[in-house]
Amino acid sequence: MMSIKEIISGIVESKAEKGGITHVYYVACGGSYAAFYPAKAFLEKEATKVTVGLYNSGEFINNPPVALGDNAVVVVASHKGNTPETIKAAELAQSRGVPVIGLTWVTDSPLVAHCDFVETYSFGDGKDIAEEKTLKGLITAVEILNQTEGYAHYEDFQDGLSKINRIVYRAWDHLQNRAQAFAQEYKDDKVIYTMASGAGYGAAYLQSICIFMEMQWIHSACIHSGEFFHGPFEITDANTPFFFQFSEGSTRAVDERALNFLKKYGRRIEVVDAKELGLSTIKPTVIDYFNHSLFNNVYPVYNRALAEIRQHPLTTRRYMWKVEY
Ligand SMILES: N[C@@H]1[C@@H](O)[C@H](O)[C@@H](COP(=O)(O)O)O[C@@H]1O
Repeated sequence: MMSIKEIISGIVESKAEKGGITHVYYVACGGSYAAFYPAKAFLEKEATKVTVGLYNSGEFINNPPVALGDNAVVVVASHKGNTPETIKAAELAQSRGVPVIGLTWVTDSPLVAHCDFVETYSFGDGKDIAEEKTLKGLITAVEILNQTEGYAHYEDFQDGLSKINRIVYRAWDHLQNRAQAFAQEYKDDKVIYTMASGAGYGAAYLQSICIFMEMQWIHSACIHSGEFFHGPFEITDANTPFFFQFSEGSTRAVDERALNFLKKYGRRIEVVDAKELGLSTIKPTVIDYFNHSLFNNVYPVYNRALAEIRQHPLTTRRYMWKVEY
């Protein structure tokens, strides 16, 4: 199988006479959409010429960008490869001659028929964090930047990749007792908000929509820590629970301001802190982009404990995959 580096160099070469790659679109739904958040954040911050878009697949097919053409690349993700709107998004991109890279776990899925390149990833218990969907998505962004404009921190990024697996599994052990206490404390709550900022925001978004809402039927919304002061903070009181993602890197100060307020006027706050969990061994130049992988992979410690104590298995659904939608 071709590496992502090779896939990107093939695409770069094929577009050399048409002006190269200038637009990258990440397109997916739900957890797969959230997994692309670091890639979007990376190109937004680090690129001077290449532009990036992150789209829900349904929005992409109904309102595709005008620049979806000669200088574009589309990266789609679907775990099972059968989400209809994501399949249609890949089909639309191909119909405009845009190369499509598909990240999926099921390699003979309907999505694969509409991808020029297919990339699988590590998944499930014992997975290699550096090889999973989020980081494979991020690697497409890093390779595109490095092979077009150049990326000064490419080696720092590779160093981060070599460290993230160990950091996650150590954090996993570290959080076991705290997750049990969390489950005990919040098992009867009807609402739990999540909060986050920066390149790892997608992990808190995923926790809100895919775990609390989808898998536990607990009301939730993901509040950006910076936006908190522009509306949401009015609901702060001693009873309302917040699941707080305290990032490490550029936007830690944004989180800290919100957390200080919550500590003063709220009471029920579960803080998951990337600094405490050892993310800082990754270089400051690239640390922002590893927050998602850390948080998203330690939240299952909490989620399993919560599902167990509530006797609501994470696989329970009312509508998903059961009715027409
Ligand atoms: N929690 C996610 C959902 O949000 C998503 O709708 C579904 C399909 O996603 P995919 O297209 O990645 O298979 O998978 C998971 O259950």
